[in-house]
Amino acid sequence: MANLWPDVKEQNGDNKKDEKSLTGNHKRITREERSASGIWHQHSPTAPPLVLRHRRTDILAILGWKQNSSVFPTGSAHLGISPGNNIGTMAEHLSQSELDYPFKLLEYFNGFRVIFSACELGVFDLLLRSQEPLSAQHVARELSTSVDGMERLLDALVGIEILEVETTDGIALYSSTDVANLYLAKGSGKSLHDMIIYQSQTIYPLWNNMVDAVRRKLRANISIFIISRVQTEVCCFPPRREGKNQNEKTFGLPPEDIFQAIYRSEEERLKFMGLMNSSWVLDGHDIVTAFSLSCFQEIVDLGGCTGALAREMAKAYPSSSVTVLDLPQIVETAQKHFSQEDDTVLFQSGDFFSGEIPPADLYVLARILHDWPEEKCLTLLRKIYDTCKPGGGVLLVEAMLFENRRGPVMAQIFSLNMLVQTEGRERPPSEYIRILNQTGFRNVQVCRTGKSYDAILAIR
Ligand SMILES: C[S@@+](CC[C@H](N)C(=O)[O-])C[C@H]1O[C@@H](n2cnc3c(N)ncnc32)[C@H](O)[C@@H]1O
Repeated sequence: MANLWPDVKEQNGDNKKDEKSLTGNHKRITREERSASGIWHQHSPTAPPLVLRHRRTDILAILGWKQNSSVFPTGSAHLGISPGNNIGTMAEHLSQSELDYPFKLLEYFNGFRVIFSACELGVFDLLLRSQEPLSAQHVARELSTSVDGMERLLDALVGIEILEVETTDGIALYSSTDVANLYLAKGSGKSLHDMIIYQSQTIYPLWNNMVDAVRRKLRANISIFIISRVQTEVCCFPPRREGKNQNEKTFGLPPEDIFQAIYRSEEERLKFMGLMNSSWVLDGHDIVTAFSLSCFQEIVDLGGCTGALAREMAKAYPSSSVTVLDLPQIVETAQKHFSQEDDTVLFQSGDFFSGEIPPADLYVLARILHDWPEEKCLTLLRKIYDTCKPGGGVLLVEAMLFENRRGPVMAQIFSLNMLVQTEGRERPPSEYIRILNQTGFRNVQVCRTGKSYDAILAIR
């Protein structure tokens, strides 16, 4: 149990997860080993300037790809190159697997899209329903696709080890792996299907404009008007914020109202809510049990969306009352499409910025602060502090970055999602602790769950 930040109790230890993410297949190299072997970190003041760093297992981790040690053997992850080296000398330092790296990258470039396309077409659902392996022709007929296209897609899925194939009498018959049945088919309790659809249809179009989101919009700030041959006027506008969401360029929607863009149609609203709902299938129990919350009688999940996390909360703490507060159209859709028979969770419509928030012992903010810039986070936390009963608290649930900036890669990628879609960002625990302290909360405790999302509990 490592102390991550002064005056913070860390339950699971940041270092443990950091170590796991850092090392992957690689051996972790100590500072002493590094200096003895001439291998250096990029930010070391005495390091040679050019450093090659490989984080291959992280790419695989995003995809949930099987790690294949013959393709990614253990070995040196950091290679120090002296300033005078040219590319030829650099290559001499590389192992065969490192020289093969570009070819592996070429596979990853489109590997995700292979899975996304198969999900969208319903390939995994069909193979799960079918009791026997199917030919490409059969799959194409059932899913109304071309045989040739389907055959190529199925073969690529075999290549990335998501499907299996057997050839009998010259006919290739395809079947699902357990991984595909569990995580990629729609019906499974652990299905990532809704996440994949959202990723494919909404996040990827936004990511197409990632370069613009990252780029500083300098060109837009300066306009030159040629008034006459002798007179040219240069107008400078105030510099625009560096990087911004891409809702306008991608969907033609104003960047200021992020949820108007996210909920731009009934179909999009349902897709987003499906995405939110499915995350807690994987992480929900770990989050609600990260701290013992049984002392909090009235729990309000602000921006609780479909109520998926609130339901986990109600299951873990049956003597507490759990209420979800969200925007009116979301509450309506949640009750229509996501309610469950034995639901004990209550729903309340409201706006946590412009309206009142109900009194409670514990407020949950799950994936809320990452949508907003710091000023808005402070506004919301101050409002919660003022309404919260003394001894009550706030539970933040976010994908938290490591303080040393080296991961987790999932949180780093989520932060880019926030860049293209929202006004917010992912943050390390120290930033959440600072804003919690700034708004008056004390006894801040951080729990790294080791899953996608982590928790911070703070008491008023
Ligand atoms: C990123 S989602 C997180 C949903 C949920 N907490 C979870 O983790 O699954 C943000 C949620 O905040 C809600 N929201 C956004 N602005 C809001 C506002 N002003 N008042 C209430 N809810 C709001 C959205 O409708 C959405 O459900």
